Amino acid sequence: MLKFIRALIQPYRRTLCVIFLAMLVEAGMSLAAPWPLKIILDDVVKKHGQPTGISRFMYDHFAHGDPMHFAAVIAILFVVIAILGSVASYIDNYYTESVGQWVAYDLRLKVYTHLQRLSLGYYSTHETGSILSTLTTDIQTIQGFASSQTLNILVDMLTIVCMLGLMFWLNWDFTLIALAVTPFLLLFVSRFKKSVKAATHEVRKQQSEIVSVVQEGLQSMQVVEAFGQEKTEERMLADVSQSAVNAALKARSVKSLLSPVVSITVAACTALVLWRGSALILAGSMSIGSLTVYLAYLSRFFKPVKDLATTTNAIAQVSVGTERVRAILDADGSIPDDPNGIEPESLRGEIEMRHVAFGYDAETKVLSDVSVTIKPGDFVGVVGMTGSGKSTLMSLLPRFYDVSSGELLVDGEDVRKYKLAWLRNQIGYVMQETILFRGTILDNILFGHPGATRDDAIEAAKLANADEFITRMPLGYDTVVGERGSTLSGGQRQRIGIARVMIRRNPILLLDEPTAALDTESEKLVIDGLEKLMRDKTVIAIAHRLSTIRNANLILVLANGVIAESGTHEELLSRNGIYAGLYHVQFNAASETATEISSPIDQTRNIECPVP
Ligand SMILES: Nc1ncnc2c1ncn2[C@@H]1O[C@H](COP(=O)(O)OP(=O)(O)OP(=O)(O)O)[C@@H](O)[C@H]1O
Repeated sequence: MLKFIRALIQPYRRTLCVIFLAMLVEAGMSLAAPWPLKIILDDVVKKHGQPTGISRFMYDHFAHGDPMHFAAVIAILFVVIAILGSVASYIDNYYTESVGQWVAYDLRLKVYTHLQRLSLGYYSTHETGSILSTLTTDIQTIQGFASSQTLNILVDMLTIVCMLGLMFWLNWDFTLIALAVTPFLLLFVSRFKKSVKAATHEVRKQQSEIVSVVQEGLQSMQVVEAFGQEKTEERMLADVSQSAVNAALKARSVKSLLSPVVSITVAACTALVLWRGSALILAGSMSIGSLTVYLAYLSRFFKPVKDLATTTNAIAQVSVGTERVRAILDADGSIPDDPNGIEPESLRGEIEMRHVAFGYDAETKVLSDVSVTIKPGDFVGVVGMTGSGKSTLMSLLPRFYDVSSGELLVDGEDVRKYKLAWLRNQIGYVMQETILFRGTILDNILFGHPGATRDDAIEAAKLANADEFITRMPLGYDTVVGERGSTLSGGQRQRIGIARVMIRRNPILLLDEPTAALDTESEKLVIDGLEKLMRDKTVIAIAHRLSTIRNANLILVLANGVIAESGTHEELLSRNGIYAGLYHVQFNAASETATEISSPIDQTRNIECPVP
């Protein structure tokens, strides 16, 4: 963990040096603080012998042998010590906060960048809520620790060593008695460390569960309300909250024991020192001033020990936070990106699959042996039962996942030979539902090609049949859409989605049933937009409604992980196989529906592939 934190604070080592120096001054001033009192008590008030050492020097040179002058000098010294300590403390706090903030900034970006590189498979097995919680709470915990605690521990150690030296110098056998209890205290602190860490782990786990439940609930509010499941959601939150409270209370019973145990030990030591000290003063072998310094040091000596006890808690929290952050950073699911990957000027759009196999896990293959060649400019339809692997097949092209075996070639080169970002930039993707981001409609269209202009975006929107509804809005292209585009209809979102892809001018286009969720009226407008988008591109379109791919140059029928049939619509019908079966089921169902409701619409529309 320390190695990880050291790497994080490495870029700020200069500032850390300043903080460390400030901390040293602070520690020095805290060591010096009780001495003016001792000098006043022993050398001014009680005139306990003649001042010696540095005290003698000040007495002779600054006070000209006058006790009241000397008292004034010591009073000024007291203020100077306080000012130096305060200035050092200001510098320490000021820079500590800035280092902490920048460390958190770096870490947040590092984790987020890594998350973006991970293959989509990572997100199927990890909860978004837990990731969110790590990006916020865990990083915040590390932020506090990285900047202040690491140095604090160092300075605490240094202060302890210096104090011990001074205490032994004042009265060594007395010091031994007072500190006899320290090893037991340290043992106690370290024994508790393990249980505090385990308890903290559980608390963080439960806290991120809360984020997961709330996040999922808020995102699915419409479904929750539609099914009247508000109570179920509330109960789920109550359950995880209860577990979080239980875990926190369990951690509390461990944590709250530390501080009182240390305080009682300190009180016992102080009592011993008071009792023994009084005896030594009465016997004339110790001055009142020395006892005062002794008492002040004793409380200060145990403060770092006490700090170390509370730091145990902070260390437990930060090590749990670090483990969670590292679990993300060490996740090895990223799609490899060849640093010497090629980035040709343009792409013709030829796609070839050679014995491609793929499975989300090692046991189950979704695709077992797929081979096909798609010529540039071809329109290819992919059909098959639900779960047959159509979307999976498509997701291999932009390398959301890499093939398990076989080869996937684009323009004759293995997709892994291209630079990943470049490859993805060549591919336009229109999905069943377009996800929009919070921002203006213009921002959402430009998301497809951030370098494009407002005019480019308007032109794309016109081609996608989106311009007419956008310009009817009071703020037009500057209208702000809600989270995930919730303020627009499904058809409007799809048309913005098409404009977003249109603006990219990609040679390859992937359509994952973009009209599936639309009514007939919206569908017409979307299809019209899509037809313009598809011109001169290699298009692979998944279709449940077979009418949408009737004109495809090639239709692939996926079944049992292989291409069971392929050909044009007419060829496949005449073969009388799976495709013909699917077509007849849709056609007959549509005829029945059409007879029942006398619908004028395309008879094969709105009837989907049967679910097995
Ligand atoms: N992220 C994932 N992790 C694990 N398994 C997955 C994942 N996505 C899909 N699958 C599984 O892979 C198989 C193929 O899914 P895929 O979505 O490719 O089918 P599809 O033909 O597109 O289905 P549909 O027509 O219903 O959209 C299914 O059995 C599905 O459960």
